[in-house]
Amino acid sequence: MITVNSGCKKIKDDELQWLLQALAAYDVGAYFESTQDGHMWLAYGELDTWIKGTGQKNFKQWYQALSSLDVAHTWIFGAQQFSDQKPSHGLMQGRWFLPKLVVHIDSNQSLHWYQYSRTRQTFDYEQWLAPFRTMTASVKIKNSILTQQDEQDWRQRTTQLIDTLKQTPTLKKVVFARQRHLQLASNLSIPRIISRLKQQQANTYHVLLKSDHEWFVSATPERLVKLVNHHIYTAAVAGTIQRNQQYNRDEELAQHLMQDTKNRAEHQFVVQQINQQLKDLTLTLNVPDKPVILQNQQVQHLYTPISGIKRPKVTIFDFVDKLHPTPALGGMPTTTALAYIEQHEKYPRGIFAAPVGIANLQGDGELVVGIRAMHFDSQTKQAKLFAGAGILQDSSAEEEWRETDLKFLPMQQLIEDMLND
Ligand SMILES: C=C(O[C@@H]1C=C(C(=O)O)C=C[C@H]1O)C(=O)O
Repeated sequence: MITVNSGCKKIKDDELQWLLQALAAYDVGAYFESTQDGHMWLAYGELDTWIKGTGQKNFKQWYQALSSLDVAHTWIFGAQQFSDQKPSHGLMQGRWFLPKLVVHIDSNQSLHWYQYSRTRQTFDYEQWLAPFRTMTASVKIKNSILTQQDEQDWRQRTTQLIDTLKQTPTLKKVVFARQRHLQLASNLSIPRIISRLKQQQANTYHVLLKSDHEWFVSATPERLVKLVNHHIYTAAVAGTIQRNQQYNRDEELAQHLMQDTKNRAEHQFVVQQINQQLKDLTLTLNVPDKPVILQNQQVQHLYTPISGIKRPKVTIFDFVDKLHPTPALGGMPTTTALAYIEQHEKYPRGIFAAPVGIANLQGDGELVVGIRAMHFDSQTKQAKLFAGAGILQDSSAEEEWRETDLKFLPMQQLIEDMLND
């Protein structure tokens, strides 16, 4: 049995800041913001948790057991691992949790809170928030990046991959990733991360998952799937070029990307596969035949929004099973590309490039792809940044190195700007 207390109010001026301070105080929590529809979700504590490989039921069984309770207004938060081929640890292993408290701020700035418990408890939202209102922002400590480490041999491994693609006509595309490790002198702050993301990345999702000393942060532009009232929304995001606002060259670069055969081919793989895989789960599907440009702070992508009506009884996780990993994150064909990634990427991906987000117990929700992301360990003060690029046989290792450099920027800039806060 799960009981729910709930309430609704107008958000006060500084209330989001207090709510973020509260998030920093909890061992387990989450923040999920979709800037497109103006919704923010905050999750605190865990009433129930699913972690892979802990001898529990599999995820679907866990979700079904919760869903059978049929409690309205109940959301789970979390992420699944990119693939189960490589062992990851801690948060990077993936976890889903039913929080003790959820706060939802909608686009009208109305705040809805939902408190869950297994025993009937009374709950006073204002009383809960009070201690976090008086908390002063953490004392300023001059922070700095002590060391930065990149995978210097990545270009060489990418050249090898390009050779393999040339020699293996059946292998069409592999999304190849690398990491950058930054050692910081002192800690980051969760309220500042979210404030900065809002300032710097106006056009992306803002996601933070917290499990003890581990945080996963993402400013992803990429929706994997959103399900609401029988409608399904997904998108192909693949094909990348830089921006150049300084000299007003964004438009010219976007045109170049639109006309580039390599990028258009890479994009079309993704559209085709999504289209094919959604057939069984949908009644209607609308797939535009040409991409448009999606502009983020640092890069522009080819973007095809795809939408439709789902079949009855299909949940968001059925869509995840079909869609993940799309060729935008894995490659084509998927199994061979995944095996290549497993063998040739230096580190396991964990939840990088994997589904992360929020779902309710009726099967609706929104999951995004955890890219433009970092893992931060507040004990060791190490940040691991992730970036990958789709490699085809006519790719250039040098260009893909530069593309992945650009894809590090959202997290790199977030950190660098926070050092001066
Ligand atoms: C893998 C990443 O990005 C993916 C790869 C892209 C590409 O190769 O053009 C574009 C968007 C994402 O689907 C990343 O940002 O790390």
